[in-house]
Amino acid sequence: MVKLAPSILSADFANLLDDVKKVENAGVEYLHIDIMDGHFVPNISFGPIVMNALKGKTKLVFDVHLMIENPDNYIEEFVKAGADIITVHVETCTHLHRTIQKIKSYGIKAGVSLNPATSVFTIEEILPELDMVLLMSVNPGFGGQSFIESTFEKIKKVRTLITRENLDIDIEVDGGINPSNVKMVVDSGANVIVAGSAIFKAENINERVMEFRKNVL
Ligand SMILES: O=C(CO)[C@H](O)[C@H](O)COP(=O)(O)O
Ligand SMILES: [Fe+2]
Repeated sequence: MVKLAPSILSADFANLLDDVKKVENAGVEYLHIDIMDGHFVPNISFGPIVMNALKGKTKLVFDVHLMIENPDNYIEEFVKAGADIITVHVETCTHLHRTIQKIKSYGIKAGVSLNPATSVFTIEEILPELDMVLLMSVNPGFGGQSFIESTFEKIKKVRTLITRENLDIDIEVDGGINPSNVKMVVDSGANVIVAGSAIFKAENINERVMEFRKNVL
């Protein structure tokens, strides 16, 4: 079963709850929450205050993508703000094993994300500890960028590693996904699909979500 994770980065922040309700009513599973610090990525998004505002108002799983330096310092705050899954970037963690244990100590799921230029072998040793691997299919920092084609091969590599070790780990792919390329992303081995602009910038959000579903089910 493929899960859809609309990224609120492309939502209408003046009417954020309305947009969240639209994707929830359209039947998506996750709400992808992009946290950017202006250091690890060249953009600043928002912090836990926005998550707190949504907490309790939706049943969607809060899938938090931390694009921040020193993520350990903020994990507890994002847990309190309602995070169900926290994903950190391998490029930001000197002691990745410790960071993953810290996330899991709160009883939530832990993921690791890789930039397009980061090798899948950087996570080979930590793989058995993970609930999710998030492969970036754009350079992180902005919504609305084009999908980097080499990601297809990378998804296959991660799926091979997971299968070889007989693990049960989600593969989430993030950046530039739309109804035209989603089937290839899923066929390559992904089972959680992030889409920001393709969903929230659509004229009819419900129809766009159905279009995604039609192409991957
Ligand atoms: O992490 C991200 C960017 O760093 C976003 O989740 C991603 O860009 C989604 O937006 P879009 O679907 O418009 O590419
Ligand atoms: Fe993201």
